[in-house]
Amino acid sequence: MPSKEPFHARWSRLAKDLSPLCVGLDPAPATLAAWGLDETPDGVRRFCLSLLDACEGHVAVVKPQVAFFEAFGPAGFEVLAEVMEDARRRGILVIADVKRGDIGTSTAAYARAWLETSGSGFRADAITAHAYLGVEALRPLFDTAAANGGTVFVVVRSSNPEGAGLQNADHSGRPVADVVADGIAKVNHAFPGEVPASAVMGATLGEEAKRTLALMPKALFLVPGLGAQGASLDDIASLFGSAADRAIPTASRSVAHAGPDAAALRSAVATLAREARRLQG
Ligand SMILES: O=c1ccn([C@@H]2O[C@H](COP(=O)(O)O)[C@@H](O)[C@H]2O)c(=O)[nH]1
Repeated sequence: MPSKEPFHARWSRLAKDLSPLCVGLDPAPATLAAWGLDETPDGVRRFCLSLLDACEGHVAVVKPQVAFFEAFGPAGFEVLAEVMEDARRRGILVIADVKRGDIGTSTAAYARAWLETSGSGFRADAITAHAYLGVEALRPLFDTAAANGGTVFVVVRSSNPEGAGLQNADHSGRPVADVVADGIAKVNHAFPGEVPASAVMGATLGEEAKRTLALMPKALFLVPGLGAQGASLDDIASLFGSAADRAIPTASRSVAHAGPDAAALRSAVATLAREARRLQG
């Protein structure tokens, strides 16, 4: 059963004791093939359990990309539940990268499915979400996160080049991304001592992202784009500045490339985890 201690407190402790690094579990067809695994639910299971072996004792958190499990239908979701349970048993936090978001009534069902720690759902420690229907439409996710020691990483500025056009679009003289960031800050302001609303901020972003970051004084930042998308830990340190201790750098393909040899994989995870510790100051 996941702990109800707030996610930010659990992650901060693990980030200091081990590393802030998040390893992405992305069992993409090309990666499974490179590992000599079948493109089946069992191939996905083997891939993820090998990565978890490599991560244990080195990283704070893993991030299964739900799309690669969902691709197999119900059997994929069974593997996802098993992998999440295995991570929990090893003391590794789980961010389910599921990017949900809808009107409030539907969002409430997503909250039950992903963030409630009792019940029949997936019981993630944290999830990702989209705010295109409005930050306030995500309210059931924030409330459920707060009640269950979770957090919701809302996409504010993504790491992919296609995101900037929409995220920089003008909204009453300000970029849409900054309006979403304001919404996140407002949610957190109403929860003293807790951080139910967090942000996805890509590692690949330019200077304009610094202003957006400054709008979210309490939020944690999930930071994809490290490695395969071209960003480095130096880029993250310089982009986040004094907020680097709230950055959760996440890498998927660049870590998986070190496998499937168990020793090589564990060594790659250990090295990146050690390097990422400097973000903690
Ligand atoms: O802005 C975003 C949001 C999410 N992602 C996801 O993160 C990983 C990145 O994988 P890499 O192999 O380390 O590039 C993947 O699951 C994406 O769907 C993102 O890249 N950017």
